Amino acid sequence: MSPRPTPPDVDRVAAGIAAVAARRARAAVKNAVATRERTALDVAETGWAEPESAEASLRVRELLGSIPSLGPTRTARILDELSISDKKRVGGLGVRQRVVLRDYLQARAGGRPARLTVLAGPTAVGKGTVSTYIRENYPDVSLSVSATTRKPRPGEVDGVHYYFVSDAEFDRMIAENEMLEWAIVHNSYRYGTPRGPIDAALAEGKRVLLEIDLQGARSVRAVMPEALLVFLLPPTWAELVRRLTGRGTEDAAEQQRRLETARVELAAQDEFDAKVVNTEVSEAAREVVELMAVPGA
Ligand SMILES: Nc1ncnc2c1ncn2[C@@H]1O[C@H](COP(=O)(O)OP(=O)(O)OP(=O)(O)O)[C@@H](O)[C@H]1O
Ligand SMILES: Nc1nc2c(ncn2[C@@H]2O[C@H](COP(=O)(O)O)[C@@H](O)[C@H]2O)c(=O)[nH]1
Repeated sequence: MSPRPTPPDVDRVAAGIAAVAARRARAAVKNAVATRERTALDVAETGWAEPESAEASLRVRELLGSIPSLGPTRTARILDELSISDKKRVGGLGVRQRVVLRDYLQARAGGRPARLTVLAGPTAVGKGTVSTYIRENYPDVSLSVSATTRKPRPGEVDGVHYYFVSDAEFDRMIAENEMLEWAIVHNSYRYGTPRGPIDAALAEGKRVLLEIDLQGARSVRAVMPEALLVFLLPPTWAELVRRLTGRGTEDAAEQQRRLETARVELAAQDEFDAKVVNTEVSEAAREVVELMAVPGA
């Protein structure tokens, strides 16, 4: 049996494994160039420059067991909470397991866990539908309510689906630094994420979900690199078109514009940490919430 690392080593190993886990969760969905950039970024962020191979062969049980104050019983309970098998090696973790392990280790190390999750994806893939399902069925997840300059659709409620604001009010929110991010979406209206409610929810330890477009996701990554970026995919392109036309909320010209944007957005899916296919709403929602989970933190 290998000797237990001394406490300073444990911190380093934990930080390193967190970095490796985060990097692998992202690397699983990245192209080669982006992976190299992200890897370099992780090394820069954490100071961890060792190759992954040594840690990859470590059992997760051994990693957790090497942390002072985590005896075998607590280690077993944590593995159970994280839904990671007793025999699992770090290198054999799935995407969701890597994310929850990263969050757990970051939380223990006193870092900020990835409580902020961005859900993005092409028009009509079902982001709003999945987010609504999460709001109604997972009350412990806080949904950010965006501000927009577009007019409400039938059934949309101010303060629930969006804050419907004038151009002047949107200008004011930008000028007073009230937006975490904002963008002109589909070349038409402005949409933005009010910063205050998110800061408040995160300060209370809540998990926060942002349903925003690709530009917004990139902006959030720039200012909050610890955020988890999830890309929602349609089962097929034909189904995406069917959902957009079936929703019937845009005229033919606007549908065409949105489908052009959708092709660009789909091409960017590999920038995201995880992908979820929205075939069935409840299942897609469950997958998103599982990716957000921060057990024990
Ligand atoms: N899993 C699903 N199966 C079948 N239909 C779905 C599914 N998810 C969403 N839809 C339908 O697809 C349409 C588009 O969904 P929704 O408005 O939630 O998309 P969106 O991604 O928020 O779009 P946008 O970005 O344009 O606002 C709606 O009519 C919705 O009922
Ligand atoms: N960058 C941001 N994009 C946002 C935000 N809120 C919503 N959105 C995106 O806008 C489009 C269009 O939405 P719709 O309700 O008019 O169909 C969609 O892709 C949303 O994800 C935001 O705060 N920032």
